[in-house]
Amino acid sequence: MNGTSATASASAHVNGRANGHLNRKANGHAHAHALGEGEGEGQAGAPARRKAPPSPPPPHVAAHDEADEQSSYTFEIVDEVANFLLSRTVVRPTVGIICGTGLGSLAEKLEDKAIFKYEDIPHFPVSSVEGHAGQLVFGRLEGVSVVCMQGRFHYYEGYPLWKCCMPVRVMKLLGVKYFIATNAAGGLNERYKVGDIMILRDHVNFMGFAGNNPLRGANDDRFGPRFPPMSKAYDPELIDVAKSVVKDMNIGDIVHEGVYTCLGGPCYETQAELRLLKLLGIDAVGMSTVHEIVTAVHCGLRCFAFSLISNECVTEYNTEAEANHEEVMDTGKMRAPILQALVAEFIKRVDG
Ligand SMILES: O=P(O)(O)O[C@@H]1C[C@H](O)[C@@H](CO)O1
Ligand SMILES: Nc1nc2[nH]cnc2c(=O)[nH]1
Repeated sequence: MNGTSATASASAHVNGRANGHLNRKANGHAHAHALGEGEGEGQAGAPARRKAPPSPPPPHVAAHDEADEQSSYTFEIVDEVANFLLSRTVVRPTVGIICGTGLGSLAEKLEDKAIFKYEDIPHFPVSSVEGHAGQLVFGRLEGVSVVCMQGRFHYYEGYPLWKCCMPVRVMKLLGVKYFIATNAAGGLNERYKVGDIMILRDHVNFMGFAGNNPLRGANDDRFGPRFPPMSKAYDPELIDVAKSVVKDMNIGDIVHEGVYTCLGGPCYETQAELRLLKLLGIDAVGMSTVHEIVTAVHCGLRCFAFSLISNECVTEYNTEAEANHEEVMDTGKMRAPILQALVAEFIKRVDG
């Protein structure tokens, strides 16, 4: 399963699909989105209605969900970000990791670290959530070159999904082959206990059901195809590697394989919502990962993900238990040593 070593130029890492015609802004191709209210010509000679320009969004928040705006993260911009990073570190990562809430300490284990605060990276969004340090850490883990996001971007922070996922494309252009997403999630499956680990076998893309997908908007074939399959989103071979590590670590009693879903957040779920999710076969619910995996699969990365079950999803009304972010972070800290060992050994077996 060895990956190939990275090369120095970001654009050398693309899928190799012949293209060059997809910079919509540059070549004047029509955008495929519908006109918004008040745009374009009015009916039957009536003057076009124009809306007053919206007030500017807060600095880190883009105007929402506009497929058109997605083109502000063109291939060239993502390439620029990757080259910015590659020119400032000698590490050529083959594994990219997103650390979930409370799981950022994994990055502290890296050797020969090069750390970039998100605010210092051109075009990068910034993290606003407690438990997400907001920096990109390059280094070596078990001799494997790795890049870790200590802090991810969530939809509930105000970012559209394509913006949340832009760092995944940066990883691709950095030369990453294997993508690992980790998250904290509420456990729906009754067999799961707080502190357990769920290897993602699959996901349900609820936000995608409604068309909210990071790939919405103009497709650039240099990243991946217009209609990517998702039937093997979680690489079966990588799942097997993880299971062999779990066996050798003798932690099979706390590790499960299951189905994750992402809801928009930031509120946790009502009991009725949780009962519905359970009925649909969801084992764990969170607020991330699904769109990152969609983006990673689209650009040809081999994906693996796990959830740390940070809280129990209580579906009864007569209970004092309520989900809260402190518990989520505390569970992460409590499980940090096992998770670090699991990831380190997994990486070694995948790309060591
Ligand atoms: O970033 P992840 O998905 O690990 O974080 C989860 C979802 C929310 O950000 C937070 C809620 O406590 O934990
Ligand atoms: N949606 C959701 N996200 C979480 N992240 C950590 N716990 C939870 C939870 O119970 N629900």
